[in-house]
Amino acid sequence: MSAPLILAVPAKGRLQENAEAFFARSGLQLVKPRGARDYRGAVAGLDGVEVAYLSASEITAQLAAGSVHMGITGEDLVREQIADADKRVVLLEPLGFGHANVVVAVPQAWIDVRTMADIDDVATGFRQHHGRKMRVATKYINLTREFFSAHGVIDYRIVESAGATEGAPAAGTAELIVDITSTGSTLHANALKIVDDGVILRSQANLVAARTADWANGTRETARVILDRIAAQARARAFREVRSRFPACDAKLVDDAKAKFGVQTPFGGPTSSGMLTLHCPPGQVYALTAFLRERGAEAVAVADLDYVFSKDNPLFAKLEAAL
Ligand SMILES: Nc1ncnc2c1ncn2[C@@H]1O[C@H](COP(=O)(O)OP(=O)(O)OP(=O)(O)O)[C@@H](O)[C@H]1O
Ligand SMILES: O=P(O)(O)OC[C@H]1O[C@H](OP(=O)(O)OP(=O)(O)O)[C@H](O)[C@@H]1O
Ligand SMILES: [Mg+2]
Repeated sequence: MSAPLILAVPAKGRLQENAEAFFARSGLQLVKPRGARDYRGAVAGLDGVEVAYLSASEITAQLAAGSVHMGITGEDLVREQIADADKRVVLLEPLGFGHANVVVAVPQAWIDVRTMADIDDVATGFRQHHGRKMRVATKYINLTREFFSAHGVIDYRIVESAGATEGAPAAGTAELIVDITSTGSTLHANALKIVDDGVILRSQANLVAARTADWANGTRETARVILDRIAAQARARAFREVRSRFPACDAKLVDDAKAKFGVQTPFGGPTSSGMLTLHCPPGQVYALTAFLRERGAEAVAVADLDYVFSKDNPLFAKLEAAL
């Protein structure tokens, strides 16, 4: 009997748009057969996949429980919500969006407080003066405990915050906070500053697989197909295709280009007539074309790549190694 592979995709919030765009770029068009408010979907042209639209934190919980096979979520949520995360899930690939840092922030008015060691001093002094513990507002309870303990800070208490955490110090419900930030504008608007060594985690959206999901009945094979497309797209995005043909193009020149520009030769070469196809990191393309022309190339064509399929499937290999 074959069971569907369940793919969890953020249905709202910061990761939603980018997640859908990411699958579309990988040639995986997500469709909602019963309309926009439907929280179950499919992938066009690919049988055996059920798309579950959930919030990022629900995706994280279901990955931990093994009730979905793969999903997109923030690393911050994985590290916060899943004890012993690496035993339960595999982070297959960072996706280059949803970048945000989990940070320790204090009021800007605390001018002498710049480091976690300073926070430790404040904590001790606070307890002596006020007869109670300094309060830290956060929803990242586990990350905060680990980080504070690693810095030897013990005189504090966590005030669990469900939202608008940055407002807690001004509201008088906590002395400092731990929260996620990307542009920093919310911290700034609330007159808070990050302490110098107070970055707990640099997070971004990841493609994550559940080690404890049921990987029998064809789901593994379906994952292989999905990951093959994602890997082909990732590889395509990392390179531009550069083509030329000129008599002076030889193996020595190709070796030089590899050393100078980090190019790859997907089809080997050059041929006996000097025909060469290179895959070049985007930032090096112009320098490479100058290099080729200096050595005799009359024309150099550069094109974007949609997919580069290769014999190996590095993402699937990573998944298999963890199952
Ligand atoms: N300011 C931000 N910039 C970039 N990514 C962010 C930002 N805030 C959150 N994220 C990422 O998106 C994830 C989900 O955050 P989002 O705000 O969408 O939902 P939430 O705050 O967890 O839940 P809710 O929708 O209930 O507020 C975060 O865990 C983090 O990985
Ligand atoms: O550094 P910035 O760019 O200012 O972003 C930081 C803010 O973004 C997130 O909140 P969000 O807007 O997602 O609202 P929420 O608190 O309801 O999740 C996060 O909780 C911060 O409050
Ligand atoms: Mg949010």
